[in-house]
Amino acid sequence: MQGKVFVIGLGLIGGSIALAIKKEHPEATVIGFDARLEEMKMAKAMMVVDGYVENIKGGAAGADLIILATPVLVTEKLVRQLLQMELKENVIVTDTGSTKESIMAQAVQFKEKGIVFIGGHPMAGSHKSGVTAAKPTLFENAFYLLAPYDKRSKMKTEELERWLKGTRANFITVSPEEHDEMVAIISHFPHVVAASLVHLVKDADAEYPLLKRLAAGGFRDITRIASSSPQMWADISIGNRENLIALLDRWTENLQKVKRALEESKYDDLFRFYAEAKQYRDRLPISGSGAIPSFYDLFVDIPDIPGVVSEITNKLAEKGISITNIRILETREDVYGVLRISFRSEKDRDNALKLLKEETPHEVYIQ
Ligand SMILES: NC(=O)C1=CN([C@@H]2O[C@H](COP(=O)(O)OP(=O)(O)OC[C@H]3O[C@@H](n4cnc5c(N)ncnc54)[C@H](O)[C@@H]3O)[C@@H](O)[C@H]2O)C=CC1
Ligand SMILES: O=C(O)C(=O)Cc1ccc(O)cc1
Repeated sequence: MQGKVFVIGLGLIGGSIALAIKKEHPEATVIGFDARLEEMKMAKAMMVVDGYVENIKGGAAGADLIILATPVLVTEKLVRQLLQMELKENVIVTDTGSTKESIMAQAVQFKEKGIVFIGGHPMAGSHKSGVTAAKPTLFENAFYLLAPYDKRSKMKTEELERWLKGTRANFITVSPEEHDEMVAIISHFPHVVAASLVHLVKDADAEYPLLKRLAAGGFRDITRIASSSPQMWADISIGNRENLIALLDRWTENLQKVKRALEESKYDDLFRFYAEAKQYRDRLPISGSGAIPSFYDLFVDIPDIPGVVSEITNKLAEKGISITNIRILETREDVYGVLRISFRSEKDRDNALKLLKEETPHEVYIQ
């Protein structure tokens, strides 16, 4: 598709969408703006955008597609600014915010100006921020929720999907209300819980110096999302605060039941609590298309011998098995460390497991 695309907010999400658009539509011009000059320079140097502008007005003028990829409270503010600007008649304005109701409440004013706004939320990401973490494949197979607000914006949804085709995401239309209720449950509230679990450990840190080292494995897995951007999550929490407050009440009730079962030593109640959760969790789809992408991790106990890590990565490279992340977790006294290797798919992880078991002397396992 030809035309001018203007991306505001050149971080992880704005950068990844810009890359996906450039890949699919090389004939389009992608211009960026970010509040941070370094981010714009980096985006240009990484060829995430063709160029950048010094203010929003300059980029918005003449744009065929405007994408707001800033923290949600900033997005609300920028929508108000865009409402004051002269935009092309046929422009599509969209956003990538993790909340939709409060943004759409502002954006609905575009209707009076005859401008189409389609709320958007690519349901994949990372705890990493910034353009250096951007990649065109970030949204592959993920859901991309779209919230058009009227008949005209519904009609333009197809055009927006064509612009975003390079994301290889699965587009689904939802209302802003159902959007915010659903993502509160599966994404926003888990972030509150993850951060609060980390606070529990942090508060006990001084008393138990060993705690940090023991807090590996499962604890690291379920608190991974607590390493996300504080500004992004404070914005989301305010943006979706009513749903979060309601969930906090339900969660508290839930925990009260656990507390009663513990106080009364009700083994069967506790068993049921875990069994029902396991049964539901085991039936969740395992593809990487949920809000929180699946990670296919493999663990290798590695001794303190130079070259072990490269021995392992070379073996994987020889067989063409690509890895998405690698990290040494120092968790146990009896081994130098545990190598955690992440793969894009279950198949890659299983092939790597077989290969490393057959061709290295190390203990290789899936947790
Ligand atoms: N990180 C994730 O996993 C996901 C994030 N989102 C949403 O996408 C949006 C962007 O998130 P990320 O890219 O992860 O954040 P990020 O922190 O990587 O990027 C945000 C960018 O916005 C810029 N910015 C802040 N205020 C600005 C302003 N007034 N004008 C212009 N630029 C400004 C920042 O400098 C930064 O470069 C947020 O609304 C977030 O809720 C949606 C899906 C996944
Ligand atoms: O990486 C994770 O686990 C995430 O939580 C990613 C994420 C963050 C925000 C969204 O609105 C959607 C997905």
